[in-house]
This record gives sequence, C-alpha cells and structure tokens, in this order.
Amino acid sequence: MKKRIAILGSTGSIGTQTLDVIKHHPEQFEVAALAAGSNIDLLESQIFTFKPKLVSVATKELADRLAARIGFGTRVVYGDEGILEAAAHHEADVVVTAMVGSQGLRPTLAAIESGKHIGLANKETLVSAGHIVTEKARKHQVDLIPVDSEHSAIFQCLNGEKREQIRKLIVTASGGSFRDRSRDELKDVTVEDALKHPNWSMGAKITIDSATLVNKGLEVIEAHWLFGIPYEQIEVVIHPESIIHSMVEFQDHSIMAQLGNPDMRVPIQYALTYPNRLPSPSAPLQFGQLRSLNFKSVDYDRFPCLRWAIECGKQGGTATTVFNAANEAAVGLFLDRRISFLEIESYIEQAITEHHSIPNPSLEEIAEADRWARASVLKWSQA
Ligand SMILES: NC(=O)C1=CN([C@@H]2O[C@H](COP(=O)(O)OP(=O)(O)OC[C@H]3O[C@@H](n4cnc5c(N)ncnc54)[C@H](OP(=O)(O)O)[C@@H]3O)[C@@H](O)[C@H]2O)C=CC1
Ligand SMILES: CC(=O)[C@@H](O)[C@H](O)COP(=O)(O)O
Ligand SMILES: [Mn+2]
Repeated sequence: MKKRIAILGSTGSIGTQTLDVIKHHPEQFEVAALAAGSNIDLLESQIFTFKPKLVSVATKELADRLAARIGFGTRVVYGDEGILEAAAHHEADVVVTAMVGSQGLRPTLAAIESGKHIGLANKETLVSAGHIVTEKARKHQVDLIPVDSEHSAIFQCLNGEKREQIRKLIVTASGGSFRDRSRDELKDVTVEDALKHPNWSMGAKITIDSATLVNKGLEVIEAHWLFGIPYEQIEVVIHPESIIHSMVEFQDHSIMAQLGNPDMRVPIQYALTYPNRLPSPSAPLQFGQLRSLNFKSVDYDRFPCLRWAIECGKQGGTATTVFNAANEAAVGLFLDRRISFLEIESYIEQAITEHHSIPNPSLEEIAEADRWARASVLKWSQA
C-alpha cells in the first residue's frame, strides 16, 4: 500500500524537494494534502501533478482565486483552520512540516494529535516548544523523523545503538555565507551577500540563519529534543564542505558519520521511507573528486548567537522560545532591508537579556513569550 503524504509548506525549498522525491517513487507514495502560503501558481501546478484531496492557502481571497482555476477533485481551504485541516487530513500517514518558523507549532501538534508520523523539517517548533511537541509525540506514539540534514545524519548513525552509550553528538556547520569575513567586515553586508550560502540552496530565512550561526544554535536545541541528549554532550564543529552531515561518538571513542553530497532529497527521502531505503534522485558522492574534508572549532566570539542559543537551551523554559521568535522577527526586518545584518544579533541579545524565562511553559505561555519577543524587536528597530 502506498504511503500517503501531507506537506505543510509545499511551495518552499523543502516542500518542492519532497514532491520531487515523491515524483521519483510513484509506486511508493501519494499526496493526500498540501498547504502553502501565497504561491498559488506553483500550488496549482502541484495540484495538477499530484492530485491531492485537499489544499490550504493563506487567505480566503487566494483560496477563491485558486478554486476558480482548478477542477472539483481538490478541496481548497484557507487560513489557520485550513492548515490545521491539512495537517490532520484523514488520508495522510506522514506529515512533512516544511513551513518556516514557529507558526508551524499548532499544525505540527494537530498532526501529532491525529496520529500522523512527522517528517520534521520545521526545527523552530522544537526550539519554541520542544517539551510539548516531544511529550505529545510520545503520548500519541508517533515518530518524529528528522528531515534536517544534521539530525537525519545523527538518526542514521544511531540506528540500533543504545542511547546511554553515546559520548557526544558532533553537529557539523558550514560556517555560512560569511565564514571567511571578520566581524568588522560584517557591518555593511547586504541581503544578497547573506543569501549566498556556500553549499546549500535553501529558503531565505534559514540561509540568513546559517550566516549568523543561529541555524546551528537552533539545531543544537533540536538535537537535544529529538535525541534526549544533554547540551554538554552536543558539540559543533565547522566543516566547510558540508559532506559529513554530522556524527556520533560512542563511549569507546568510535565515531559514526553520515556522508553525502549536500542534497536535501536524501534526508527527506529517508524520513519518508524509514526504516527502509530506496534509490535516490540525488547524485552519489564521488570520493575520487573530493579534494579534502576540513574541520575547525567554532569561534564563539565571532558567532555569539550560537553561544546564546546553547545558553538559552540550558536555561530551558521560554528562553529558547524568545531566542527563536526574536531571531525570526529580526531576520524578517533584515530581509526587508530595515535593519543591518549585525542588528540581528543585537536584537536577539536584547530579547534574551530582558526576558525572564518561564519554566515548563504551557502553550499559552509560549505563545505570549513569542508575541512579546516579536513585538519588542519591532519596537526596538523603530526607536
Ligand atoms: N531549505 C532547506 O534546505 C532546509 C530547511 N529546513 C527547515 O525547513 C523549514 C522550511 O524551510 P524552507 O523550505 O527553506 O523555507 P521556504 O521559505 O523555502 O518555504 C516556506 C514554505 O512555507 C510556506 N508558508 C509560509 N507561510 C505559510 C502559511 N501561513 N501557511 C502555510 N504555509 C506557509 C511557504 O508558502 P508560499 O511560498 O506559498 O508563501 C513555503 O511553501 C524551515 O523551518 C527550515 O529551517 C531544515 C533543513 C534544511
Ligand atoms: C541543509 C540543512 O540541513 C541546513 O540546515 C544546513 O545545515 C545549513 O548549513 P549550515 O547551517 O551548516 O551553514
Ligand atoms: Mn541543517
């Protein structure tokens, strides 16, 4: 029987690559539901190709325009309710969370409550509310299968290993668009400069996060929640080639690594086929053409956001919620060219400094902390 997939964020980088994987294995997968924001042109062609039962878009106006263009086979819904409906669609077995930001939290929880296994790309949900998401997944007995390349690598390295025998997780970082620039050289960098990731082609927000190393901070927190490993046992190492996607060191100092070309279709496909594997549309790694693999330790003064993320993770409660929301707000302002690149860091620092973390927060407390951080960053940027 085919596995039925719902994708939240089908028109983005992860969403389109998920559909590419599905297209390569029509005998294995079918699409039950898609949710997008406002790119209804692309969504229309996805509906034509994959024939989902339900699609969701951001607004009623977009839904009406889309419904007028397509036939009757696909129901069109919209807004917050629409995406929740897509997340909980009765014909979906696996939901791929490929939206950006903590707005993915409620749909992810809705999918878990409906018993769907999660292909988790939307790392911000775990950063914002890791204890709630993981506890709900445990209660509903659903798998949180990582899509993020580092976490997929760790997940693959851990196959069959005992958690208590892990010495540490080693998360690799490319260093992002500005890895060869000093802090002084970062003052006047442009949005275009920041969007040039050395190895990966990704959506705008995560590409900026890579440049500040916020992405690596989010990933350390994500690893903590996904694998239940204390922060003290998670190390970040700079690996400029992005060929080793991450590693696990065991008690006996043996290290397992997962390697491959930087192509997200590999971890996406593994999340869909787990525990099995299928041939991949990605290009295989050619060792003969690899010149070298390099590593160096992180300079936490050069990249303070990574240090703050780990500190917030150790603090727990709403500290990571605020770290994440302040970053989302600041990156949005940077992409809109309303603040400079280095101001992203300043606003994150201000937000985590002013916030008093609430331990073991409820969903409402998380929503309130998230709102506070966004509103504060906006206010500070206008002062
Ligand atoms: N890109 C990558 O390689 C990787 C991404 N990730 C994570 O995956 C997630 C997605 O990233 P990425 O694919 O790069 O992001 P993109 O910006 O490329 O895509 C975001 C998607 O979310 C959709 N969206 C936006 N607003 C809404 C809304 N209100 N309701 C429903 N859908 C909405 C967009 O729709 P539309 O365009 O139609 O408005 C789009 O489909 C992020 O959490 C990121 O950190 C993790 C590892 C790698
Ligand atoms: C593809 C992926 O998983 C991204 O999160 C990627 O890891 C970004 O690379 P860096 O954050 O290491 O620059
Ligand atoms: Mn990653």
